[in-house]
Amino acid sequence: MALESIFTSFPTYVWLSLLLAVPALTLLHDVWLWLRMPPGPTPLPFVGNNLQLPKSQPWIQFQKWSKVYGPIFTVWIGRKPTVVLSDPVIAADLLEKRSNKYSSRPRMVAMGEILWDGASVLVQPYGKEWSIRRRLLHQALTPKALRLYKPVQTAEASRLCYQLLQTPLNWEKLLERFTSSIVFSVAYGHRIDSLNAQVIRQRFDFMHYSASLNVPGKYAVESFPFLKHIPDVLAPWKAEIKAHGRREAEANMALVNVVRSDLARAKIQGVDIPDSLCKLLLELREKEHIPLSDRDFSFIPASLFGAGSDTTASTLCTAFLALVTHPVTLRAAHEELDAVIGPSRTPTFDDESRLPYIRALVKEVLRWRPVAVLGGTPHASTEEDFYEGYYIPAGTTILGNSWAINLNEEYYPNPHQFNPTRFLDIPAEKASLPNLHSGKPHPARSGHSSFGWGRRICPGADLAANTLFVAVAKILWGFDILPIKGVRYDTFAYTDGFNIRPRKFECEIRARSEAHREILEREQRDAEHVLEVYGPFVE
Ligand code: HEM
Repeated sequence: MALESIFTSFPTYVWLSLLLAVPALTLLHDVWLWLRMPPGPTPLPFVGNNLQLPKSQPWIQFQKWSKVYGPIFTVWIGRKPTVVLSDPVIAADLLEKRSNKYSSRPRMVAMGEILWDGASVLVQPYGKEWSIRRRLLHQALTPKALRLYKPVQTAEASRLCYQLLQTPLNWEKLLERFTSSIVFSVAYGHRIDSLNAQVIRQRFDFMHYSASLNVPGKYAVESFPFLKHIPDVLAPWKAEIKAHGRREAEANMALVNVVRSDLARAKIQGVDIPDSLCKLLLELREKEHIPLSDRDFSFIPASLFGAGSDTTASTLCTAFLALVTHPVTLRAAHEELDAVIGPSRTPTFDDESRLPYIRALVKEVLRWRPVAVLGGTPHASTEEDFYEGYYIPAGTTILGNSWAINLNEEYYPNPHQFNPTRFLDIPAEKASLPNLHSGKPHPARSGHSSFGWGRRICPGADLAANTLFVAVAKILWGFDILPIKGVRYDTFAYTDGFNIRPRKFECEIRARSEAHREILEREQRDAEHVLEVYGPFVE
């Protein structure tokens, strides 16, 4: 039967009813889901809560909604439900205890599939491909491997202190160089002496480009994934994303090749090269089959920069803001450092167990203003589930709102007060005891949720914690970090985006005494010897 006669064989009212039936059934389906899922702000048909979502800092609005609808609520992004968690116990119940159901990522077509072609561990769906990459990362970040990175972290922290003596006003850039250099030394065994190094400029370009793809509504392919199959000639937007992806992959492979030639040269000359994650993985690849192409392999060490450099630098910026606005904590830190370390050297990792206040201060920085403010990258469920009587369908996006979780007054009374003593007297094995301020016990050993949850928890958490410890301990040993008279500090003035950082502010950073300055200068000279072996990536 010709198509035309199919159309004409039914009266118009049949076609009209069909035309109305599709949206009506879709709506019925959504309402049925809405009634069974955790409550939340009332969504509009097809539009969801889009009109109620703020353009910036959504975590603040999410926190307000948690007070109205409870610690687990649903917001609808168009027709897609997102469950937002604001309580650490609920986050642990779902994302950790039921991690077999909640360890995937929502589909990110432009970024994860077109740009990176599934190579990045960060946005990969839960499954075999993800676990191959994750296992490799773990092998290069075991406690034993982390010990290998401590000398360069210590030396870089000494260099940071020296640079703070020279150009204290430039502190934010110095922190960025510091964390970039650690991440590159750990990833590839090469340090960064300047943020102008081409390799760094390139990494920032890659980061900004990938972030620009992740803007809701920018690409229709996110709502209609079949569009990714349109041939490149008919889809210039897609060709452009792929070209960026090729450039990034080439740059990643070039970095692995640097380490390959370092290894080859070392073999010929019979010398050692610095231990790095890339070196460990290349050596592993010699011994066992790793089912990844060169391209996919090269994304593993490369993931360290995107995930680990800016996050750690921003956390240090928050530490400075906290110290400037809570001077009592600076005094307490100085007291501990003076008593335990004394005046003739700076602290090292060997002192960590004897510096409980500094350790607590680092945890409190991570809690107080969590850099990955919406829990980093969202989780997604792969099976349907019921929690406290609510239905959560497979494919739901789950957001752990770290802002609301870390500032939940039931767990952290007076949550905006920066107070490291919350984390004192909680030995690791007894972390479930109520904290000093009688908040409810937090389910995580660390006492906060800033590194995420379950199978997707940040694999670089211990590496980052080590960097933060050694930097904070050395800086506080040597410096006063003080507010500038007349300046009003706003502890809520933070940037927008997935990772947050305090908006630019000034503070006074000065050596505590001439004697402290001399020690810092002396230790910088020692650090240079350690850093020598980590050849720099030149500008
Ligand atoms: C203060 C510093 C850091 C913070 C606050 C942080 C936080 C986070 C968070 C919240 C997540 C998402 C966890 C989840 O989905 O439940 C994450 C994932 C990740 N982080 Fe970190 N991170 C930091 C530093 C690092 C470092 C130094 C590395 C380098 C090894 C790193 C590598 C990663 C990777 C590869 C993922 C993706 C894991 C996956 O999807 O399986 N991060 N991070």
